[in-house]
Amino acid sequence: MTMIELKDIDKYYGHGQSKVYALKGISLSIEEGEMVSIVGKSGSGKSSLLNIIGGLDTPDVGEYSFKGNKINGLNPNALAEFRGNNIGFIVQHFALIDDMTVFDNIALPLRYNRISDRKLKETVEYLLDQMELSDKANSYPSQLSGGQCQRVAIARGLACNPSVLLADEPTGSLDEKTGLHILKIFKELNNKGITIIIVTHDDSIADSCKRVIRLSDGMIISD
Ligand SMILES: Nc1ncnc2c1ncn2[C@@H]1O[C@H](COP(=O)(O)OP(=O)(O)OP(=O)(O)O)[C@@H](O)[C@H]1O
Repeated sequence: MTMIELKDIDKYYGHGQSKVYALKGISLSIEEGEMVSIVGKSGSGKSSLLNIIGGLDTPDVGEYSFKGNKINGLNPNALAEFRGNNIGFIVQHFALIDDMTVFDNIALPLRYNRISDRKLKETVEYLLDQMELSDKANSYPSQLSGGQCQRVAIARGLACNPSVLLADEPTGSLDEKTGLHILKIFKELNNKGITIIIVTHDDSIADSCKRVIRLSDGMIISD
């Protein structure tokens, strides 16, 4: 089933003489269960593309459909609902909240959804176990290694049971060995059926994705 379909997407910043195209004429479709990497030089449009797919930003031109439903044109509330129901984000440098415990960082998206305390505890404990972090539940991010922080960020991205996981440079701040461990986690999640899209500079990540989309100057140069 086609999950993500982009047709002739443009995204630009500024107006008139200072208009900068981040994306130009992007068309692509991603099927349910794919693991895809997006690569390209700095400034080629990778984050802009990921933000549109995740509903954090909207295209200026073109159409975006998710599982056959049109996403461009949704109002901010509907867009937030789309994200909450479908998308898990793992952003650069983890973006954990320093004065919250590991447990509370992972629970954050669940608290927004106002689920019961019992279900919340059950879900967070399951994710802690899955990411081998059960003994760190009450630790703070400053007490963890980079790889552990990234596993907390992945657990938080998975908290609302998304069908798509979007990761922006997930191994960018990790050493090689830790990066490979994170890659292994992504592969396992993908084997369980989650669609994964990873923006990366890391060749070992790109090489292990069946599909690599390469951007240059806001355009797809190979797919
Ligand atoms: N908020 C913004 N305002 C103005 N220009 C922007 C903005 N965000 C991105 N751009 C421009 O759009 C282009 C694409 O940026 P984008 O962040 O998508 O690239 P990227 O491939 O993710 O880069 P990097 O690898 O450095 O993160 C760049 O020329 C950038 O300067």
